[in-house]
Amino acid sequence: MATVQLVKPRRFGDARGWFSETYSRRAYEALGIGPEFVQDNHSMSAAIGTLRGLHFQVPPHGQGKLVRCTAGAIMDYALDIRHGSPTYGRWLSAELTAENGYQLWVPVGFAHAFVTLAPNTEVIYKVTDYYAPECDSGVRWDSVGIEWPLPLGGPVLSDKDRALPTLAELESPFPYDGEPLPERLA
Ligand SMILES: Cc1cn([C@H]2C[C@H](O)[C@@H](COP(=O)(O)OP(=O)(O)O[C@H]3O[C@H](C)C(=O)[C@H](O)[C@H]3O)O2)c(=O)[nH]c1=O
Repeated sequence: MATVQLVKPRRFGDARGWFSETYSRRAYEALGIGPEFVQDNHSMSAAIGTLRGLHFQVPPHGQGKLVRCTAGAIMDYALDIRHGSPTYGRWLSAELTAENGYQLWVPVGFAHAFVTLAPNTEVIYKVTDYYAPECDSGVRWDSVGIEWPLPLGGPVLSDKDRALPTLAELESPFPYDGEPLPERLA
């Protein structure tokens, strides 16, 4: 069973600053997150309004993603694309910032995207399968009804993302696992 989760790791502050465990297999496995992560990713986006996504890898290399922001801030999104899901096409979002240290768990069966809310924003995320370019896929950012927090000039997009198919054109390869998307993140 997979569902989108917001994790708020504890920070232990003292006069020097703070310490936080940003991942622990036993703690996260108990939450149903992972359990097996095989690759860490790190991206930097210079401009506010950089929008990366909505991406996913199709089977057999679907990826669960544990996402956090280590510099700047993002609005992070998980879109339900499991065919037969009663919440198909619905999404949940969370503001992940270097300041709050929050993490979003995006299971297989969900498309992932973020838009940056600050310059020079860095995002680090663990994934449960390796990069498989032949399985790289996605849906276009403006085809899902998300009201993105964008600057007046609109998003900064890659050519690849600009050319993604719409959600309506997607024939989802992901089966529904019986767990609808919650109304909101806990
Ligand atoms: C994802 C990935 C990319 N690359 C190479 C391929 C390209 O030469 C370059 C940039 O790739 P891309 O434009 O796909 O990067 P993003 O637009 O940041 O895509 C990612 O951002 C969204 C938010 C996601 O959820 C995915 O993890 C991922 O699709 O890195 C790799 O070598 N390994 C990888 O795992």
